[in-house]
Amino acid sequence: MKQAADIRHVVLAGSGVMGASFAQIFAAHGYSVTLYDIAKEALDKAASLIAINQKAMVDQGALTQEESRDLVQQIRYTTEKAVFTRADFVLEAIVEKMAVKHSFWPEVSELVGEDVVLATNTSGLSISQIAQAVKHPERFAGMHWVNPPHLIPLVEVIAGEKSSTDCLETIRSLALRLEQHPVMVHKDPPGFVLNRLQYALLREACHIVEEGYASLEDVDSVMKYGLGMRYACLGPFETVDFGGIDVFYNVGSYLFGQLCNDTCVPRIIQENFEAGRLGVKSGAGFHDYSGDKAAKAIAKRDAEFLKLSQCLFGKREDV
Ligand SMILES: NC(=O)c1ccc[n+]([C@@H]2O[C@H](COP(=O)([O-])OP(=O)(O)OC[C@H]3O[C@@H](n4cnc5c(N)ncnc54)[C@H](O)[C@@H]3O)[C@@H](O)[C@H]2O)c1
Ligand SMILES: O=C(O)[C@@H](O)[C@@H](O)[C@H](O)[C@@H](O)CO
Repeated sequence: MKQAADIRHVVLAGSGVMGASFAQIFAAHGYSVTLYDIAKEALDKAASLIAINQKAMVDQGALTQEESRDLVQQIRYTTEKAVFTRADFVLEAIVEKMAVKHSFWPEVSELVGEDVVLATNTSGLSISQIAQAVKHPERFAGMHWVNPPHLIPLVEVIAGEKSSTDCLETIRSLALRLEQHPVMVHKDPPGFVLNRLQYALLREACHIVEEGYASLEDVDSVMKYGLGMRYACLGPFETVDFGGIDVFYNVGSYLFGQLCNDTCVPRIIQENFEAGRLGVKSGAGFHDYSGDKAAKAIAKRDAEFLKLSQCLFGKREDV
């Protein structure tokens, strides 16, 4: 099975929000990169998203104009599946539907070399279940990044029931070569670790707004100026240690039973979804992204993430 040191040409399947970002990360670290998608227009959209991201990085001084130009020139785009025959590693970031992933993997895992490690960026679908469609499933695992991956370094390396230790080590080692922070997830429950934590919090955030306890904007502020700031430096267990386990025990004794325990998608998310308000990608979501607001919002987010990343983790020489 290929090790991280053997990987040169990476094929990224799915040129959407995540694929476009992955292309920049791998290219910035010297890999030959091909973005594959079924839709030519998706590839074109990825190229313009990459341009926005790269302009933000140059404006922030993270890259020179020349470095950015060289990086962008390393990224190729194709709708041809033959590209998989030349892959040393495949990272899939196609649409989050099990049926689509099950239709994608049989052909691709047949096209690639038998020693090529294969990874999926699924947000929370069962790795073991996706692996049922993969030839040689021992070389398949989860490699779950956080959006935007060119700025947020966490990567979950998730073991499916058949993932071999060599496969997991190749993915972990590759994440380190890409200056990411891999964490090993030993089983593949829905949502793994990051999304179980993120969605537990999102459920409560929606509940707070739906019950009228606080506005959507102020709930966002509670995270940005309170919990988010603290969690940028301390994890939940470190936080409890600093606050006092006795204090958290006493608060928990009356609060845990009061938290939202709904099992359906929160109403305010469902309403936006059904109205086609998908967020930045559609020009509107919980906030307005019409006109040039989307590009401005991405640039503002990237600038803030970059400053925070440089402050917390030191200057990143490249993305
Ligand atoms: N967006 C996020 O915040 C985020 C973060 C982490 C993980 N993920 C996961 O990454 C994956 C992609 O998410 P995204 O936000 O980039 O989605 P997206 O909708 O932006 O992009 C998906 C891309 O896949 C392409 N595609 C669909 N079916 C395909 C197929 N059969 N073959 C090749 N390409 C195909 C689409 O044309 C589209 O360009 C999902 O599994 C998602 O859960 C998303
Ligand atoms: O938040 C992220 O970037 C990831 O955890 C994603 O996996 C996200 O949570 C998904 O729900 C898609 O946005």
